[in-house]
Amino acid sequence: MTGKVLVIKLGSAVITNQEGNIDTTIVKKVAEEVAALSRQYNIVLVSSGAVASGKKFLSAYKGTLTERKAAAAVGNPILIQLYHQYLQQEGITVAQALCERMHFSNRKQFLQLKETFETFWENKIVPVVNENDLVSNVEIKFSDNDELATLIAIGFDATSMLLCTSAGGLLNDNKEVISRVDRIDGAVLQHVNTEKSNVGLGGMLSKLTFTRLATSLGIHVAICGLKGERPLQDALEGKNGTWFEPQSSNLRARQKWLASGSVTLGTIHVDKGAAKALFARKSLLTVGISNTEGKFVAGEVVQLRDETGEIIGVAKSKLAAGEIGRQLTVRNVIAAHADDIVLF
Ligand SMILES: N[C@@H](CCC(=O)OP(=O)(O)O)C(=O)O
Repeated sequence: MTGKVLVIKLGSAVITNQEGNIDTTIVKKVAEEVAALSRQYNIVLVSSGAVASGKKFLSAYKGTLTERKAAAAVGNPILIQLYHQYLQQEGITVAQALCERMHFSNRKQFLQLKETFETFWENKIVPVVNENDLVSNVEIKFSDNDELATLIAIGFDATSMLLCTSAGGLLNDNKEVISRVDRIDGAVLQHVNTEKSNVGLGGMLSKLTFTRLATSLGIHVAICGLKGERPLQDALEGKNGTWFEPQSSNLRARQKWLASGSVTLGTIHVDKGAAKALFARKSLLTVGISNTEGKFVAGEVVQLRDETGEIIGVAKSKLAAGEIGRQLTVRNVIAAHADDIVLF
């Protein structure tokens, strides 16, 4: 085992059939490929499909937030039971990991998650991850499982991330899969179909947003379908879906974890002088902060935006949002230490 990490994310639409039930032929195929790939990689399977699996148990389901939570709570055990059944046939045990945002934004909790996953891999156990939909509310939830998969890929320093979707890849205007993208820029974003499947949360825009973040941190990403004999292995070889070239990145693991904060909810806006100082590797002082957005606590990772609103980096804030507000009018203190800042 090389210790290389592979994150495979399965969207709701790609693993459900027309009736909205989990398609067991897909689960079986994924199980066979995961077994083959686990000889080369430490695998994390991020699977949506809990809401799709559970909603038929709620009478008059309309998809309200609370109904989705209830459906997810019913659906998650159904989903994990299927993964258990089909992966066990391949000699692989599964573990369920229901995650929340704080497991990533809090360094201590994240390191515990990492250690537990390492224990799984040492024991040939594949973690099947989903959001803990039951308790996550609007403020603390992941935007979707594309985000959750990306946070795992960045935090675990994955080599590759496969985002499996019913669209089969990024499509051009003729609805053909674009086979390779070297860099996600405005021209690429033009191809984005903003429609979402009626069972999932994410969509192509979300996939591209998180793909851009992952590739900028050196992770290879493929957006792919699950058609053919060995779709996951083909995607890893650039023969299925859209291959997104990783950019070169020399950030260390901790800095990558910090960088994953660019998808957190809190933001600090800095003025021109502070932006200049940050690029000269200086700490962020409260005097250089124009304002903050969102609630964040001391020790949480936040986005840094310049005067034009562009994200220039991320930082682990030494102060809570409210404290920064108070300090702005009182005295000049360090809001984030230079070692806790990653600039893009
Ligand atoms: N946690 C939800 C999935 C939400 C989600 O991100 O769905 P999708 O866009 O299909 O990956 C569930 O299991 O149904």
